[in-house]
Amino acid sequence: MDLFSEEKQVLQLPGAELVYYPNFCAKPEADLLFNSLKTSTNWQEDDIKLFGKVYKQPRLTALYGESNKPYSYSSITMYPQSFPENIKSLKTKIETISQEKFNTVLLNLYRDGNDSNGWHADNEKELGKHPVIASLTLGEERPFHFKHRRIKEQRHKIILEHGSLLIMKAPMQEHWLHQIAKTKRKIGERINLTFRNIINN
Ligand SMILES: O=C(O)CCC(=O)C(=O)O
Ligand SMILES: [Fe+2]
Repeated sequence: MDLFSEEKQVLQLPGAELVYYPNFCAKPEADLLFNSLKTSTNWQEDDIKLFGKVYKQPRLTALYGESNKPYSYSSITMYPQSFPENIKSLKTKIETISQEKFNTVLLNLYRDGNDSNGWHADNEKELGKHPVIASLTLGEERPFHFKHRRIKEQRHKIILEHGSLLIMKAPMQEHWLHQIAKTKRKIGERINLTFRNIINN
C-alpha cells in the first residue's frame, strides 16, 4: 500500500501526523549539501552505555545550536557548535515550509548498512511536551520504520529519499517509536539532519 498521496504527502495515524516532501531539495542542491556537510562537519564517534556496558554508537554525529547549552539523549551529552551558513539557510527554509521554529539540529552520518539508529522517540524533556521534528535526508536512501507503542498492528515504513524532508508532528513522539535498521545490503553513506526546538534554550 502506498502510504502517501502526491507531492506533499500527508499520513494521518492514531496519535501522529507525518508530512513528507520527497523533493524538498532538488538533486543538485542535495548533492552539494551532502558533499559539504560530509567534509566540513566535525563528526564525532560517541560511546553509549547499555546495561552497564560501553559500545561505540553505530553512526557518527554532530550538533549545531543557537545556544551553547549541552543536549543529552541516551547516555550521551553533546555540546553544540554554532550554525554554519548552509545549515542556517536550510533551517530557514524548513521553518517556512513547516511553520515551526527550530534552534538545534542533530546530524547523523550512517557510514554503511552496519550503521543504524535503534527504536526510540525524540522525547527528551528539553524538547517540551509536544515536540515537532523535521528530518532531512541526504545520500543513500534508507527505510524509516515507525511503530505505535501500544497498538501492535500500527507498524509502517517510509523510504527516505535523497533530498527529502519528513516532518513528524506532535504528539507522535509520545505514542510512537522510530528506527533506522541495519541492513546487509551493500549501500553508501547517508546524512540525516533532525531539526529540533529546545525549550528555554
Ligand atoms: O536518520 C534518521 O532518519 C532518523 C534519525 C533520528 O531518529 C534521530 O536522530 O533521532
Ligand atoms: Fe529520532
